[in-house]
Amino acid sequence: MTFYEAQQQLQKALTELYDDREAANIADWVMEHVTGLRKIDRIIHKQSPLAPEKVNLLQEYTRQLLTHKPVQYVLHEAWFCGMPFYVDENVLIPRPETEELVEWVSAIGNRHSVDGKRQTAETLRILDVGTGSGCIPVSLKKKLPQAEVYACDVSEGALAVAARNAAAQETPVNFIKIDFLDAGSWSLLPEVDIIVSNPPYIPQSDKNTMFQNVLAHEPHLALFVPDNDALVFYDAIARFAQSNLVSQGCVFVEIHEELGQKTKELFEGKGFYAEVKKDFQGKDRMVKAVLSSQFSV
Ligand SMILES: C[S@@+](CC[C@H](N)C(=O)[O-])C[C@H]1O[C@@H](n2cnc3c(N)ncnc32)[C@H](O)[C@@H]1O
Repeated sequence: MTFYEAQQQLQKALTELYDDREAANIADWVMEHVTGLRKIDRIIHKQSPLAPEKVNLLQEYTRQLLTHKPVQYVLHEAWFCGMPFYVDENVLIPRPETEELVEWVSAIGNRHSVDGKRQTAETLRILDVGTGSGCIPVSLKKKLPQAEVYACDVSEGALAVAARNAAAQETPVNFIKIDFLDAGSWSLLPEVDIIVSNPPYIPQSDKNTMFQNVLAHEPHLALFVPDNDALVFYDAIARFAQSNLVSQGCVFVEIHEELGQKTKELFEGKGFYAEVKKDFQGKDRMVKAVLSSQFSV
């Protein structure tokens, strides 16, 4: 079988589940993974035969993809902020919206490091709550190399993946295993300048409106809030921030698109000035909060 035939066969099989464009994108990604060649090189070598072991690998990937398993879990690869991250079913697949959260944090982090108003980059401390694959702390450490970065999660499996990604990118991150909803465990966390989080925010009641492949493969611990309380993590983060955020520190959180106003009000009710930011699709997606008494950021 030639490269060209292999790609055509895979793409055709994928149209059972995906529209033509998505099938073509996934087939390209898988073929690049299997052959190690970029699209342009595969086009040049399109009549080259695919080695038998690669044909077998491709068949195995196709079998998994046709169960509706996300391609990122099949290839154990997701791209975030221009870097490849190892992913498996212990962690949420990083989303493009979260890249925007990282951009927002790093813009503030950079400003603080240059304007000398308060913390310098040497001492900037950042904590990521619910780190999953580690995509947020690893990307922030790349963008703000002088920062000290901490990340926590309740899942052993997620922390193992995050540590693997931090090692692969050579970005030292301090990982801490805690249940963040248990205030008694906050003593394990440092005082920080920036708290960032993309916590679980989907109520169980949203289950029937979600894509089946998300429900079947992504960890429910990462998606759903306990007791149907969509704001439970923001409430905990706000309380933690009241005691563990340095003067003029900032909180940045990703939110459910329908809960921008409610999340803002939650922070305001706890003495913060809060602002909602939209994502690239124009949906409410992030909130920044600063203790009102210290508002100058
Ligand atoms: C929505 S995922 C976000 C993962 C990653 N930060 C990202 O943006 O791709 C939420 C993460 O919170 C973790 N988590 C869930 N409950 C938690 C808890 N009680 N304490 C700490 N982490 C928790 C999950 O294991 C999961 O990794």
